[in-house]
Amino acid sequence: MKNNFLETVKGKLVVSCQALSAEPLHSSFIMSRMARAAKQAGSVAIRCNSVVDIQAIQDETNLPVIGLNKVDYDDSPVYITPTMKEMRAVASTGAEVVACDVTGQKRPHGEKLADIVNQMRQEFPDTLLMADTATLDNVHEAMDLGFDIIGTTMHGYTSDTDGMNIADDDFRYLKEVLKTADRPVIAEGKVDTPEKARRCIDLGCHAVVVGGAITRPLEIATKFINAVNA
Ligand SMILES: CC(=O)N[C@H](C=O)[C@@H](O)[C@H](O)[C@H](O)COP(=O)(O)O
Repeated sequence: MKNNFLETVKGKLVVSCQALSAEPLHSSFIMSRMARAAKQAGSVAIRCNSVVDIQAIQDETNLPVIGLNKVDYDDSPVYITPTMKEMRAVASTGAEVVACDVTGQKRPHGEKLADIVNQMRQEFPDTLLMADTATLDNVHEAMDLGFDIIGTTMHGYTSDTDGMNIADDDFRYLKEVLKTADRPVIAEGKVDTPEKARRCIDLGCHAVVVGGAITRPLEIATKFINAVNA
């Protein structure tokens, strides 16, 4: 099977459709309709969480997906597709890309990322692997391990990067990532306006993922409420 994901998304927007169990839109059906709306608008791929959501979105849209599986474990802060079990489950859906945390933090059960990558290459040789990184060190680790795609997903979401925003100082961090990476970079995380999404592409990102600003109405409504009530 030829995996055309990178060609399909080049220079394009990917919409992330995710709602965790504590969120108001938590439902595979609703996520599939979010994905339908994204497709109608022109999104060429969808990023989505959990096997059931991935399957519902594949059935609804027939678009390629970046799949992940968020799971919390007691012995690790890593939650995006943290172990081989989740990696295998996501890849088994036929997701074109499997995304996982690459933040240098200890994984559940002491699993090693290098072992996970090796195992994935053996079991799913056509599946692309996306590294959800937070720092330039993480970008180097992802490249050393042979990840196919570098994502900025976790920048601003780890103890090292808490409070940071990809758009700070005209995307200074993203520019560093682009200089460092020798493979496709997908900008992701807090890209919350069309202008910022466009800027990511103009700076040289392979693609850009936007989630909450499109598919999380609680987040969107809160911004409006806060502005009006200020
Ligand atoms: C940090 C983390 O867990 N990020 C998750 C990764 O899949 C999602 O919750 C985000 O919505 C996604 O990365 C898109 O980002 P934004 O919603 O900011 O456009």
